[in-house]
Amino acid sequence: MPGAERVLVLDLGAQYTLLIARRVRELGVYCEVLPGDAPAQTILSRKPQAIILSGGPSSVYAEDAPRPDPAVWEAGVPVLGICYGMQLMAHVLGGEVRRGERQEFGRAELEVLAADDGRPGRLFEGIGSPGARMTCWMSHGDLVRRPPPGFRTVARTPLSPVAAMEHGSRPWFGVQFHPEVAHTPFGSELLRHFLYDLAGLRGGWNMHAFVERAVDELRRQVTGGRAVVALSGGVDSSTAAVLAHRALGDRLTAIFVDHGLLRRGEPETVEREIGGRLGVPVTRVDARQRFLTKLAGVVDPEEKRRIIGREFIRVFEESARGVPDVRYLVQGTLYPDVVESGGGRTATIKSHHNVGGLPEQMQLTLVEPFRYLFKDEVRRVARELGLPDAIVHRHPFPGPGLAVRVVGEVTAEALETVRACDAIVQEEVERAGWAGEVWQAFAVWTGAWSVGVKGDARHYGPVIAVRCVQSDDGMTADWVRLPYEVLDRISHRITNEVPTVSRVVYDVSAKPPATIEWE
Ligand SMILES: Nc1ncnc2c1ncn2[C@@H]1O[C@H](COP(=O)(O)OP(=O)(O)OP(=O)(O)O)[C@@H](O)[C@H]1O
Ligand SMILES: O=c1[nH]c(=O)c2[nH+]cn([C@@H]3O[C@H](COP(=O)(O)O)[C@@H](O)[C@H]3O)c2[nH]1
Ligand SMILES: NC(=O)CC[C@H](N)C(=O)O
Ligand SMILES: [Mg+2]
Repeated sequence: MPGAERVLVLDLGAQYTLLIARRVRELGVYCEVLPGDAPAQTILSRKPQAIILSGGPSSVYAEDAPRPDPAVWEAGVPVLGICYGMQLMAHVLGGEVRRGERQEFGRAELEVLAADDGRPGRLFEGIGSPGARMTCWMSHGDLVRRPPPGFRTVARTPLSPVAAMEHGSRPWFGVQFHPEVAHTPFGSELLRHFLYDLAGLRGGWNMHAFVERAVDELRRQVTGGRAVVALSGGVDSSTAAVLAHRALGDRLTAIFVDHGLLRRGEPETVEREIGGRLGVPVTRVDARQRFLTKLAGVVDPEEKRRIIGREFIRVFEESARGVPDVRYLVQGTLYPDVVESGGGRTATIKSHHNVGGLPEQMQLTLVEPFRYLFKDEVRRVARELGLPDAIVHRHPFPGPGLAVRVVGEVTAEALETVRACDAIVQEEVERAGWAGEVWQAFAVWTGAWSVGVKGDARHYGPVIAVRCVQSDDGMTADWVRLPYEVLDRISHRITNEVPTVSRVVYDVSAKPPATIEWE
């Protein structure tokens, strides 16, 4: 099958892991990112044809430095270490890594070196002859002083005596610079050379190949019994539903949970417009009372997320009992949900309800076909599967819904208010023609109260924030410079149509340091 190959990127905490994965996929090879401390069994079960070790902030000689499972070396596949990845390769295979006298950031001139026999190293074959000088991009403070036994140095820069190294006979390569960034002009070429010439891959992967392979994997995973797909109407779960339907046919039922934390009109839209267009039977479960009771009195954001994650699963389990022999739960989980929930070594930013918020004991086996993808890639899968534009371009809406847009306790008053304000934000952003430019636009119950004057009387009421952000994958975001007239209309309508609100503010924070949602 074309594109049946798979490359793994082990994430050792780099800022650019995402970019490495993306470059590999752009080069026509399917690629998955795994946490740097993934156990041997996980690494080997993915059957990779090559492994890339990412960069990272640690120093290899530090006590808590991330160190991938030795399976990496024993898997018998080509390995490319980038920056920290190369330093790690040097360190664990018997070379020497030290703090450099000077750090090397940004542009550097790389000189390709001749090996003992005067020929260029395999890594630079076809890219640069010995003596060639090329621009590369660096970001490190440590350096490899001495490559491990059996390795030779194949490039250097003025500050890095070992800027690239390779084993004399085994397919192990390391580069101190970053081939994945656009500032290394020959970087893509080097990655192509690694994948195609050194690792012998054949490529041919694209979204079409992804779909074929995902359908195949779903059929293998869901062996006996039936599956339910958790459908929110968002692009991830709608796409997961169509994909799973293609794989499992009538062994699949979709469950849409109305937890009382949805936007105005959403239950109806999902059931009628989205459910109807996916070709999958949708069961709507009314769990409003249940979620709101469980959330009463809870103010801690992580506690709220855990309660929601647990209730979601319990509702799926209970609804599944109505369908004979359900054993699997398909979810539209993406890689960023996993990363932010503290997958691997990254810090827990927030526990996404579908990952970090899951209960420990679950009766259904999770199936997550997009666990290694980013949102823009899922949108391409959606297009490949022929989903309508209205779904492909839908703004993301978090599973915990308005609960994470109400700071503090989720009360009926706060929910009703934020829902009414949200509807105004949606309408005005849409009407002004900005919806297509925007990743998400919404209102937040800030929990702050302020004094106003309405109808000549003092008015003490809640402060509502409006947030509107642009992003490609939700990992970073910037606030949208909406025209003042649009902001003015939103503010005017909110303070007039939602009488309790005393004040409207616009959130001008980027991510990082803020996150998109307030909780
Ligand atoms: N109300 C809901 N009912 C059923 N499943 C849900 C609901 N909300 C979220 N989920 C499940 O949780 C997963 C993660 O939610 P998330 O919001 O990240 O994805 P999405 O809703 O499918 O897409 P989007 O990110 O565009 O909103 C969904 O893919 C879906 O499987
Ligand atoms: O399904 C979800 N379950 C969650 O628990 C969750 N938390 C945040 N989000 C969405 O993820 C993106 C990044 O959000 P943050 O910048 O707030 O972390 C944004 O698009 C958020 O809307 C969630 N989606
Ligand atoms: N970007 C990196 O991978 C840096 C590696 C290591 N932390 C150093 O400073 O050298
Ligand atoms: Mg959603």
